[in-house]
Amino acid sequence: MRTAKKTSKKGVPFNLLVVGDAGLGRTAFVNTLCEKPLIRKDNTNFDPSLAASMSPVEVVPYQTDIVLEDGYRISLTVLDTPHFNEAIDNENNFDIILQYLESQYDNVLEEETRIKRNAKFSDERVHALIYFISPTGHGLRELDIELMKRLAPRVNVIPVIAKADSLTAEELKATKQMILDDIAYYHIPVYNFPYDEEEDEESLVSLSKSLRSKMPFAIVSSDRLIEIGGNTIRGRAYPWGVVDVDNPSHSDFLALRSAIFSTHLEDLQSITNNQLYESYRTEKLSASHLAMDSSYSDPSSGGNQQDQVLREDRLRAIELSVQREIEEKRRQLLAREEALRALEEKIAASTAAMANTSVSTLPSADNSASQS
Ligand SMILES: Nc1nc2c(ncn2[C@@H]2O[C@H](COP(=O)(O)OP(=O)(O)OP(=O)(O)O)[C@@H](O)[C@H]2O)c(=O)[nH]1
Repeated sequence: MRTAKKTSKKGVPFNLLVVGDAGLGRTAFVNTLCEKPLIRKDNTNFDPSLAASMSPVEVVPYQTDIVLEDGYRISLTVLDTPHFNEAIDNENNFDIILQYLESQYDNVLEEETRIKRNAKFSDERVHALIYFISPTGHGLRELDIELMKRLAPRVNVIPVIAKADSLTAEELKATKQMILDDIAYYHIPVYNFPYDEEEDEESLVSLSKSLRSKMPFAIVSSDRLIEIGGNTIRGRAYPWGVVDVDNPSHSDFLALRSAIFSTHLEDLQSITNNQLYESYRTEKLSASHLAMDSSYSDPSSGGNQQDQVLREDRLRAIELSVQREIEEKRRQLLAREEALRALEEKIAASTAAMANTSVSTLPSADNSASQS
């Protein structure tokens, strides 16, 4: 749950990746989420006959500031992924997105190993991925399973059902269940609003439970304003009625917005920095140790000399960073010991002072005898 009430003028950085097939409503969702036309369409229509020659997925950043009702400011970067699943072969698409996520981790890792830190370094690790699932009325496609399984170890994946207004209430309920069953069956570690019944505040536990019960979120997006009954709403008008984006009984949009921008923003950041990044870092460091070991034991198999030099440089940098961490911990420990010692001395001094005071104010036996 968010704890910081005040934020700097720059806002809390939050990086959000949106992935889904062309036409599933990523653009509409982002613009509805940000309440402004952050992504503008170029009106190029997808032509299936060109699929084999289509360019692969791109990761395109859009920057904006979001100010919530309580004044909380978020410096938001939305990473859109046009051309996802447009080409026939998607293997490349998975790799491009994965490489993007990992290269942000690499940048942080590199920064951590620098002797002199770069004050202007910008941490661009991605805090959440909104994955758009087609409203087909079925469970997950092979592509959905593959993508989420491959990316979930690197980013908090939040699956959503796109264009949920195209399903009836019963179809939506059944679709949600089928998707949840698939997620469980294929062991896809999606972000599930984690909570600890014993440790966490009751309000957080019940909010997390309620968000979990809505998964995968049914999304309806629209940046159109519609007048109904004297009220202006953001919605989609149909011959049979109007779907109100912000009405919780029409869509889960509002619950999702409040979770990612407010109640679970810090949790998403903390999981990214402390769990996902840390496990990437550990994997990367042990891989480079292994590479070093094998190239030492068999010099003929370890590539050319230049690679060897690079590996050695990297290992030296890693060792330096580990040493720095140990040194920092040692310094903190010493400081704590010093503070403890000072406290003990202070307590001893005041105990002694108290003892002196009580001795000097106690009437002596002689005095009391002479007074009586
Ligand atoms: N019914 C319905 N239509 C939607 C919704 N969101 C977007 N659309 C419509 O779907 C079409 C495609 O929406 P976009 O937001 O452009 O989709 P996109 O995923 O960005 O598509 P590309 O940029 O082509 O990859 C537009 O006509 C939108 O108005 C929704 O929640 N429900």
